[in-house]
Amino acid sequence: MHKLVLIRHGESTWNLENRFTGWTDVPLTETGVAQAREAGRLLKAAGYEFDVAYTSVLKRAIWTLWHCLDEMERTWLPVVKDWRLNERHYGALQGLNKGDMAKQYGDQQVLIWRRSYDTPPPVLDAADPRGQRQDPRYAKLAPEQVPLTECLKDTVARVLPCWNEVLAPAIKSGQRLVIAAHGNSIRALVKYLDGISDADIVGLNIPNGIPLVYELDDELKPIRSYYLGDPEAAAKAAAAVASQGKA
Ligand SMILES: O=C(O)[C@H](O)COP(=O)(O)O
Repeated sequence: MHKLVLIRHGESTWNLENRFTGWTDVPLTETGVAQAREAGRLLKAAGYEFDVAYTSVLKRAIWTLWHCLDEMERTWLPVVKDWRLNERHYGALQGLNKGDMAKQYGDQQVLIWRRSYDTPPPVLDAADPRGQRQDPRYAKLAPEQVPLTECLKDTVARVLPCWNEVLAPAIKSGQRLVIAAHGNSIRALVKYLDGISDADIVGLNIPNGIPLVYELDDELKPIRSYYLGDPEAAAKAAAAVASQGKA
């Protein structure tokens, strides 16, 4: 049996301001740091050990991982950063307030933008300074690999190759992995692992900073999955994420 731990980053400054973030590289708030450290304390208390850690190229996930590993006294572990674990790109919504958008376009439209499987948010103009095509961290990618918007289906299409090429082989070789990532890159992974339908994935929300443990069989099929710590608190935090897009 393998154990895989997924952690959505702690609260970011734009989570606090309720702004669509996507590939915008914003820092953690003090609460976010505290959540990340609490995740590390929970993992340490439960006796978790890791061989390698994976994260995105966005600082809210990188710093979450670092604070978590620091609590575990494991900052020396190898850390691999992979852009394919980034948050879903939020297109022309990046920077805008989720509640304001719901007031303007209605809760249902914002729910479609946030949670539908195959309807992307409005596309960002390639020249828009909110885009990432000039960002040096993506210099090795072809311009069209740096999205101008993404629906969850697009995010699945980049997260899955990362799973198949990097993460799954590492787990199968016996390495114990922790992955610090984002609400929608984790939804993409969970959709695949649990075989969730395109319709049902709309209802899945991932809370900030709470370790999500997957127990996997030899074929990496989930045996069970659960949040560490208080399950009611995790459910409450997931419900709070769901309501961020309401007017
Ligand atoms: O990119 C963002 O705005 C958040 O990290 C995830 O947002 P969501 O819960 O609205 O998809």
